[in-house]
Amino acid sequence: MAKRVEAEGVTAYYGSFKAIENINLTVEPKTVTALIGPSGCGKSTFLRSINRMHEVLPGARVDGKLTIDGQDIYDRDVDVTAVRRMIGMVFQRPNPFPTMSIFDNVVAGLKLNGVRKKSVLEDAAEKALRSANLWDEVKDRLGKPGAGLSGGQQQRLCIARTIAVEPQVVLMDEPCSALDPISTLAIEDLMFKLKDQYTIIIVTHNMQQAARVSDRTAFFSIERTGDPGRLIEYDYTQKIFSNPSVKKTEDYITGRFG
Ligand SMILES: Nc1ncnc2c1ncn2[C@@H]1O[C@H](COP(=O)(O)OP(=O)(O)OP(=O)(O)O)[C@@H](O)[C@H]1O
Repeated sequence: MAKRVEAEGVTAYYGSFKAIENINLTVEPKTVTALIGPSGCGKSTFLRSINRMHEVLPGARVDGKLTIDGQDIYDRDVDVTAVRRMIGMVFQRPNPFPTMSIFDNVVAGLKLNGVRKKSVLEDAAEKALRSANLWDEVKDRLGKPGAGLSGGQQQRLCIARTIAVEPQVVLMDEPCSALDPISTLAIEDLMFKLKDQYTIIIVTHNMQQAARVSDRTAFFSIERTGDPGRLIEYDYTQKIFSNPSVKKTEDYITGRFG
């Protein structure tokens, strides 16, 4: 199910403002890739380019090529909804549908895709909740509102909702930034488990987290305010954190700037 993501010369704009320029990077299937870098260097913009969420904003556009297992997702004939189904996204703040039960949150995407059969939905919900390491905590209260869970549980619920539709790539934009350390560790454990099946790309401000969870790390930066973000270095996480090739990467990970 996991797929390779390849960016070739990806440049993204907000109106006339160029937010990222000429990003080239290949993300291997069944790996976790961390995007790190100072605020405003375009990590989220790049992430949102991968599932065509960037272009939702008026005036926003993407140039260059983005392929998923060789399929150009910006091709004219591509169905954008299908792209977003294939590439799931988890956001910074847990955002369960507030009026829906835990069960309905998990199966919301499946229902949108036309799945109606109760037994299919029940099986899918259990599978997704187990994968998200949440089943044991919620199995006796599936009919209760998703909004009644703790922040960490809500984020795992959102992850369950994302993987219930069996995407091939999972994008996570600072998924732990609103969580306490215990919930953060739970999500990190989960990423480790999920990479058996999915290609995961995560934006994080937390260096330790990038070092703990990712196989490869991409370091983005900007020269000065108003300049586009660029990919400075991309390598195995261990290499980036122990012996980066570029001085700027070293300065960032050792806390000298950013
Ligand atoms: N909706 C928007 N409209 C206009 N400019 C935007 C918009 N969103 C982001 N930008 C600009 O694009 C650039 C990249 O922003 P982006 O959020 O991708 O960076 P980031 O590295 O994810 O930052 P952070 O770590 O602070 O979340 C920044 O200069 C930002 O101000």
